[in-house]
Amino acid sequence: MQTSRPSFLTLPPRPAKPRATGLTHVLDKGYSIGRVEETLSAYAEWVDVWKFGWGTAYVEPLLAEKVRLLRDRGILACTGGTLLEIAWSQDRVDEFFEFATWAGFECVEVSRGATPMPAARKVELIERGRALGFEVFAEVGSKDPCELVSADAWVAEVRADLEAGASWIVTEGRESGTVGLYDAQGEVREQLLDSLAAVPGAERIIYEAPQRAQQAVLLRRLGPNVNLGNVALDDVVGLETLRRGLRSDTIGLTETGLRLAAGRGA
Ligand SMILES: C=C(OP(=O)(O)O)C(=O)O
Ligand SMILES: O=S([O-])[O-]
Repeated sequence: MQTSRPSFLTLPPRPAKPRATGLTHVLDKGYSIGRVEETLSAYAEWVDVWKFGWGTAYVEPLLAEKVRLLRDRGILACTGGTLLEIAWSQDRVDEFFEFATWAGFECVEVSRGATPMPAARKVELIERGRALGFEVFAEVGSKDPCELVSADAWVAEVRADLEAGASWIVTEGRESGTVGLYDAQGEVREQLLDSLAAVPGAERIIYEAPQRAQQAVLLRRLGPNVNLGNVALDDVVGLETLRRGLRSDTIGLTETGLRLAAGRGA
């Protein structure tokens, strides 16, 4: 006789998909469709958004198939912000949106961290994406490690992007976790995090956090259902255990977080 799987621990609750909180956003750096299919057949429940990093969508041979696979698994497929920035810099924005429609993307990322795009152009691109029926992920912060945007400027841009119709804000961290919300050592810019977490609409923020220590800091500070982005495919299960307090970095995590010793939990 089959019995149901025993569960015997008291752990922080995790909402089921489709979630409005506790999103896990994966950064695709060029995973083959076979690998994606195999991984998602087991772990799709823990992945909400899938970003084709920077310009990888442009060169992916099986793009439309991969996007369809993600849709079938209940995962939102999103373009990388850099791709639209390059299209904008070459005056090919219409062509970008035609490409995104052709591939079946439901979401586009709009950013200005890789090119000198003025904030007003970014707002126009957010409105444009919305008008075309895309869900817009607006990224805030620069990819340039020398450009330390002030907390006030970040907050102003978050507000403007939400007003323009962005569904989600993505805070810059890149694949490396050494820019944007982080210093060159990967440590969280604490004052910036405090300012962001206090913005009206902060529940719409997805914090790019590619390093485990960064994920742990954000979970301890903001709770198990903070939205985390730029997660590597290999880290999806590990992140789920961090969210539930099943790894030493977050043992004892409650719904409102945990203020452990300030260490990075590395
Ligand atoms: C994640 C990156 O870029 P994008 O936000 O454009 O995907 C990156 O360059 O590390
Ligand atoms: O592309 S990066 O940030 O390593």
